[in-house]
Amino acid sequence: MDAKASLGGLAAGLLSGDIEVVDLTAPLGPETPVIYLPPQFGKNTPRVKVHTISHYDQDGPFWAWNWLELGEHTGTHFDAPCHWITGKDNPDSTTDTIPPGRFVAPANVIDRSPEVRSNPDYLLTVDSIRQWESEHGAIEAGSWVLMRTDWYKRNGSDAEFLNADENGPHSPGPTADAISYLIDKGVIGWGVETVGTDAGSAGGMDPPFPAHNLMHKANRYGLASLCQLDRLPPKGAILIAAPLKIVNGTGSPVRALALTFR
Ligand SMILES: O=C(O)C(=O)c1ccccc1S
Ligand SMILES: [Mn+2]
Repeated sequence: MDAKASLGGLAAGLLSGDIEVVDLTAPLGPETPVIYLPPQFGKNTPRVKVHTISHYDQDGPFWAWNWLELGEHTGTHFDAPCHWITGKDNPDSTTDTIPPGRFVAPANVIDRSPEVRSNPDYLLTVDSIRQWESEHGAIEAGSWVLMRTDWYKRNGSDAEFLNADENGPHSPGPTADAISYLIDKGVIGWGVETVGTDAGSAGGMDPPFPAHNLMHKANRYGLASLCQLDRLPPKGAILIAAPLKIVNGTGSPVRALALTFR
């Protein structure tokens, strides 16, 4: 089918409702959980603050508007390659220079929610990805790989979402080898439902934080705090995730959406 016919089919499917638009985005506001790094690692990102300019009042009789204090890496957000030191010298590595064609792509959804339910420190391995491919088909170059964990159901509570104790955060993610495998497959990026693209134990991996270190070194992207991956098929959905065009931006909150079939 040529591109014009494909777009016509997409338009028809959207109008008929046969193609569903799924919101993969968490609510963004002062209650949004943000990552907490141990003080020895460095500074932390502030929480969202909303400041009223006017609300149909003496400061603006007919209009309402606010200004925000908002970290780039807050809520459902996009990680650009320059976010990590290993990616900083890549071409087109900032939110304002990444080619727009990278923001719309097929999505592979690997469901490990049963494993995560019984082990919050679950790590996705190369063998597990290969097993998934044997069931659902090969991961194509130019596609996203999203790890379904149902972790988004925790994001009404900081404590539950960050899930940290005296030993640090306990949340799922990929092994370094799994990220290397996906890079070699040519993926656009790696997306998760947890607060960051790495597992809670990633600080002790080799290299530390491999989903950041290796994926951004390879000039690929990350998506964190995604929601409702449980509404997507293993293959067949199209992900739309465009960061704000922040000049020299290292990332940005996004309204992540998926086009899928009923
Ligand atoms: O990119 C993020 O939001 C994230 O997860 C992160 C940010 C800064 C430092 C470490 C991490 S692990
Ligand atoms: Mn981030």
